[in-house]
Amino acid sequence: MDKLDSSSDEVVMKLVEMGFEKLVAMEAVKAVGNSCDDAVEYVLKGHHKSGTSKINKALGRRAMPSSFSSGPMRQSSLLDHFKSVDRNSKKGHSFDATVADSQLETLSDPSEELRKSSPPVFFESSCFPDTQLSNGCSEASSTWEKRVNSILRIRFGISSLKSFQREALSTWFAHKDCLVLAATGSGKSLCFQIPALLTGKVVVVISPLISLMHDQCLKLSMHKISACFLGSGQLDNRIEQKAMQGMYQIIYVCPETVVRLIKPLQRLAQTHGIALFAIDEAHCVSKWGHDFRPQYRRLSVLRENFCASKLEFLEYDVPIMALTATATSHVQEDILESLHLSKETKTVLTSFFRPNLQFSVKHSRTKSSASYAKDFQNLIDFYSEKRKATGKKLAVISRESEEQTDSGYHDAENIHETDSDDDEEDPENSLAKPNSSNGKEMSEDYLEDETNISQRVDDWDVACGEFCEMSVLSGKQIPDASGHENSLQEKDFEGPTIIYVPTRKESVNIAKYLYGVGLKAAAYNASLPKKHLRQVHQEFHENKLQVVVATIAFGMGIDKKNVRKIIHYGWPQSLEAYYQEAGRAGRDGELAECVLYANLSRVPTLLPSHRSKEQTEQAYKMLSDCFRYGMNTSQCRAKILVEYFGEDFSSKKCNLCDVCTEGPPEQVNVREEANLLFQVITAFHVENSSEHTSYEDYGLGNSEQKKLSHKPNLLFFISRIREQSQKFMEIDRLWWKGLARIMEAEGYIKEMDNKGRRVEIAYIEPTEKGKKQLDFQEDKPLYVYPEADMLVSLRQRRTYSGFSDWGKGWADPEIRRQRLEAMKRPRERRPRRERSQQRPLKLQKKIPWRSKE
Ligand SMILES: Nc1ncnc2c1ncn2[C@@H]1O[C@H](COP(=O)(O)OP(=O)(O)OP(=O)(O)O)[C@@H](O)[C@H]1O
Ligand SMILES: [Mg+2]
Repeated sequence: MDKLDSSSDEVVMKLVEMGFEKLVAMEAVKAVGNSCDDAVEYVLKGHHKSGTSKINKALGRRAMPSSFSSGPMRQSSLLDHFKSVDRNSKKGHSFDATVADSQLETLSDPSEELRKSSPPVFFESSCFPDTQLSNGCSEASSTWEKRVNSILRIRFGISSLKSFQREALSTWFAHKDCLVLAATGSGKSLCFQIPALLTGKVVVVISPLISLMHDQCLKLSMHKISACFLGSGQLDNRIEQKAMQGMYQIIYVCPETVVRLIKPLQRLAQTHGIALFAIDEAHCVSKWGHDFRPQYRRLSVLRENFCASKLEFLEYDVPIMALTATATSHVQEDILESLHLSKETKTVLTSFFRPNLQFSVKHSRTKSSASYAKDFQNLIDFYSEKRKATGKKLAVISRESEEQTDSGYHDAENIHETDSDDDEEDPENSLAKPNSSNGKEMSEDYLEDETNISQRVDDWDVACGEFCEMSVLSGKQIPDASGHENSLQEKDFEGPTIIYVPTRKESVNIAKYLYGVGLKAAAYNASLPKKHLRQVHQEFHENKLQVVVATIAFGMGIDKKNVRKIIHYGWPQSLEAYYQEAGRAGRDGELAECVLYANLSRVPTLLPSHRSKEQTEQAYKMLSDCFRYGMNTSQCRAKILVEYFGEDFSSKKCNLCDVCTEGPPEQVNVREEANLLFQVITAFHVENSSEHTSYEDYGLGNSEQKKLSHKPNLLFFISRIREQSQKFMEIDRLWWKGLARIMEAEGYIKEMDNKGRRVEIAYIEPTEKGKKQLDFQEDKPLYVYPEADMLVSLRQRRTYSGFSDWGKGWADPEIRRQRLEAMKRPRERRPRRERSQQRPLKLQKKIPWRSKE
């Protein structure tokens, strides 16, 4: 590529700062000169205003007639354009040519051109009665399908519509609102892109991420479709003006901006027509979803302001199409209600099932390089083999991220210090603890911003930029950082892996680890420099990276076909988020793996965020469902996932996941243990039904302590069982926890008001069902599949003399005094030691009043 002069360099840099890929920016500057605005327009529209003919010629495009009308115009039926199209085709013009040409129109001066331009071909009366199309069985519908298919072939290189796309489009044709629920990677975007191409009217797409809009615009421009994005991420004010004059076929806009633009959009509907409002990632509307954005709730203004009863020039309401891949039934209802969609809204539901995704769950402490070495060995071996064939590694971690990495490593060692399983046996923890946790014990600095639900949408600017797949570059030799040619071709490179981690710190730690062992790995989280993030995106798409270690910032909108493996390293916060991120894999339809590594012996914790009480309860429920997915050992994982979204998978299974392929574990009879646990719980509740019973009766507290804790939790019951029966001394608490969960799922016990950050069953009460079935000495076997934590406990069998002694120790007045003293003291964070002073891990496990296990 020719070298650009210094002012050109500045423009290129500015474009790169705005998020454009450097090669594209350089090409634009070369084509249009040093005007930043022109360059942006060149990239987004695919051509430049002053040099249209030259550029079009260079790009092999035709000169196009104007399709923009001047005066106000009645928005007629969405089908109206077909009449003219039909007429055109009878005259020998193909529909595609007519519409395609009109849509590639570029105007030098919008106002002038608007005055001059002739009426567009699509504002004529319909040749297809609506009823025919609504019925979806007419000759007309097959005609429009043929046209759509031809557009698909020419514009997108796709042979035909999928049935859900056809259904969504028929609903749009019938002027009805529509909720599209379809799996990740199924092709929802086409449902709202096609209406713009069919009618020539504008489609307005509401999207949560500026960078996602940006990416879709770039992709559309590659398909020669003009599009723009509006929002605070858009630095050029003129784009908004032009968009409101109908100069782009598709307008991507964030919810705040669309609310602000209601009036101009009404004018646009009058002058040019708006074919559709599409609300992408519509689960963001719902408080019950995993990614709630308050601004999305304000989108009900669309239905209110773009209906025929309000705007007299409209014959029909402008249809609204809401689309998502991750909405439970509850969320679906909330979307319909919150958006005030019409009563006749059609829900287009396809299976959420992704038959090529192979799900599995593995136990791992997911901390420290020892875990990394064990867990990533296969990955390292796999890519190392590939590397032998493909040459050098890249310097993919920028200087800035290196600096962060160093401190990250330092902190990683402190995780060891507190990351002992013994934490959960802490006596303070085994007694009921009020929901005192506000999350401050986790370093919020290292948490991804995206977990903060109160964040404004525009803060997401660089959080999830997805650059277009560089089709122009694929297959070319791409020089690496050292200037050598890097020859990672498709044949050598089966596809990259994305590792999702809960915190930024871990993204850097793991990336550095993998890079250190020779993989082409990079970290991606919102705090890293924009330049680094863009580089990661670009190299990921160019198949120059083997592994991206990312937070949720690299989730929504990543549409790269050959991602072969998604690893979640640590508990995700919900199954929605998990499925959304897993959905980045196998978008080419080929087999891809989705592995969740989680510490099955520790319950997951809600990451700190600003939540209302209601939201905390919801977040707790979602995390709890995720935990149960991980604990499951007997049901097909794909079935759990799709049924979570309300789909009936009945007797089906995926035959790919670890449960389907390895089979469930052997069932065990837990009758005796279940009876015993139930009886201990019931006994406590009966005794405690009197207001006067206090913890002191159990030797467990005084009035001070009662303030701290109101009721004993599961660990207390376990210690009671151990005290009472030698026989059960050997059983690990993990096993009991698993059993309690099974009993709760069966309805024998129920969880009380524990809505802390740990999603464990802590406070329990017996149920009527339990009383009927467990509260007596019943011999009938009670067979269950042991859950994952129960199996882990069997693998790491320990003796529990320690717990027993601890339980009994309460009888000794001196021991009791010391323990209560210790409990009264606020738990202070231990000052961080210098690395050199840190004690070996083993010693730190010791808890003063507990004998070493
Ligand atoms: N009818 C079709 N036939 C073949 N491929 C298609 C079809 N429709 C869309 N695709 C392709 O499917 C891929 C994924 O499309 P898209 O990004 O729209 O998915 P999505 O449903 O929006 O996924 P997500 O929920 O992850 O955002 C694209 O690369 C697109 O080209
Ligand atoms: Mg999408």
